[in-house]
Amino acid sequence: MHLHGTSKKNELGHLEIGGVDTTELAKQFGTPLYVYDVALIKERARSFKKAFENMGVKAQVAYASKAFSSIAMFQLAKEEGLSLDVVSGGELYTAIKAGFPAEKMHLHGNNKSREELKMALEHGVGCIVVDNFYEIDVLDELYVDGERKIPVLLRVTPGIEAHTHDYITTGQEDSKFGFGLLNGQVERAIEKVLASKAFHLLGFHCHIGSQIFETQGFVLAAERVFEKIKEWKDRFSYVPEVVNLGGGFGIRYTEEDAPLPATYYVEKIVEAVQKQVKELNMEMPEIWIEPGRSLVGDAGTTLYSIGSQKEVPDVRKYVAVDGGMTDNIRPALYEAKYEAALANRMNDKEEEKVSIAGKCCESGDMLIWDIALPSVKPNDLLAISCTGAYGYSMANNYNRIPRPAVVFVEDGEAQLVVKRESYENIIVNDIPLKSKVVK
Ligand SMILES: Cc1ncc(COP(=O)(O)O)c(C=O)c1O
Ligand SMILES: N[C@@H](CCCC[NH3+])C(=O)O
Repeated sequence: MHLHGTSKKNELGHLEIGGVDTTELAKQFGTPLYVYDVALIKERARSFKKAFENMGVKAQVAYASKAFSSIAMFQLAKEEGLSLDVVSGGELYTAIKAGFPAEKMHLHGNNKSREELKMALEHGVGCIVVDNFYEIDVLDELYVDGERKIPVLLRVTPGIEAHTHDYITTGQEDSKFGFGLLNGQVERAIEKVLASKAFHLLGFHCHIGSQIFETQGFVLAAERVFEKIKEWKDRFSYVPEVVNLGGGFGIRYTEEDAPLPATYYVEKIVEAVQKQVKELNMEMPEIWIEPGRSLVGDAGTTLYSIGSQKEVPDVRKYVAVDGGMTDNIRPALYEAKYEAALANRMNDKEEEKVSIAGKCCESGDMLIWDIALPSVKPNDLLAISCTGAYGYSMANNYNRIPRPAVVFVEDGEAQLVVKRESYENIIVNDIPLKSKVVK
């Protein structure tokens, strides 16, 4: 297993993260347990911010909180001077409760409800990333004359779809998100927004995908958007103050992944925008980005206790852990690959190939296929690395399995930031049948 951030093997042959022995964490907080390396999150956040500073460009680095949101995470994001991309009333509520400044929040979503939009306006969020015509109408209705105009970005789909290891350009913009850049929709949206007294059109947003390793997709997206900005400058006498190029920067899950440093993505994006701006003879807009995975992904490790094993002769050996698709749905959903190690026996030689199964009643509940590990025994502690993004945030209660706890570790100290769910939590919203029905 590749050791990310402060992860290392200590003198006892145990995995240590943030100066804390993971076997101690398992004893204290139980398993499964999400462990976050706070120093690594800070390092990632600072490298994105620094990259913009080095380029002398006004920017906002907005943490895409869908990757992992909790009050503690939002406090950390605030401390690091990040902005925040929230995508639902729930994320917005959590951020407000964490004391995150609303003016640094950007509300996303392809189907924001009237209530969510109202909530965002009441709190004074920094920007609403408008996704469709319906939303323009609802915001127009919600706007109260004389109040601060609603700061908006229009989300555009530039006809670029980026996938894990490659990107393809599509003539057809087949996406549920945003206004089509090439089919006249954005122009209609700009007209509507500029004609209304409700809006302050800050600029445009696009997001081309997730877990992207190349910079060409971002450059191409910037070029596509600026080709249009050139047209709009003449047609609407409008130039954007902000261009948001989204998130999607890839991380290393396994040796198959070759991520680029944050600085590299930022440089290429800024250079592409600067080139366009020069050609258009316009002022440099603020550049906003929205990294999620690349801020928290490799900072997260999940600890599991090993339980049962099953040998299928001449086929494979299944080793089951006390979690699974309930705390990490990514292997089942995307065939995502992970690395793992025995956290309590880091010095032991790899002796067998096993497959790591979850405990759900579902054959697809597998975390890792065919991984080499030392001979595995019940109660060994398995660490799966790089589970910091879209692990806890996509966790669920399938089979009524309680969600794990989350701890932050830094400088030899561990802090519980999300409690483990209890069975009581599991039934908290259940309402028993009335006695008339059950005798
Ligand atoms: C609009 C938007 N911004 C940002 C992100 C964050 O992406 P990632 O976690 O890959 O950086 C996403 C998710 O893909 C997204 O949909
Ligand atoms: N949830 C996905 C990525 C979606 C990103 C949000 N638009 C993942 O785990 O990789």
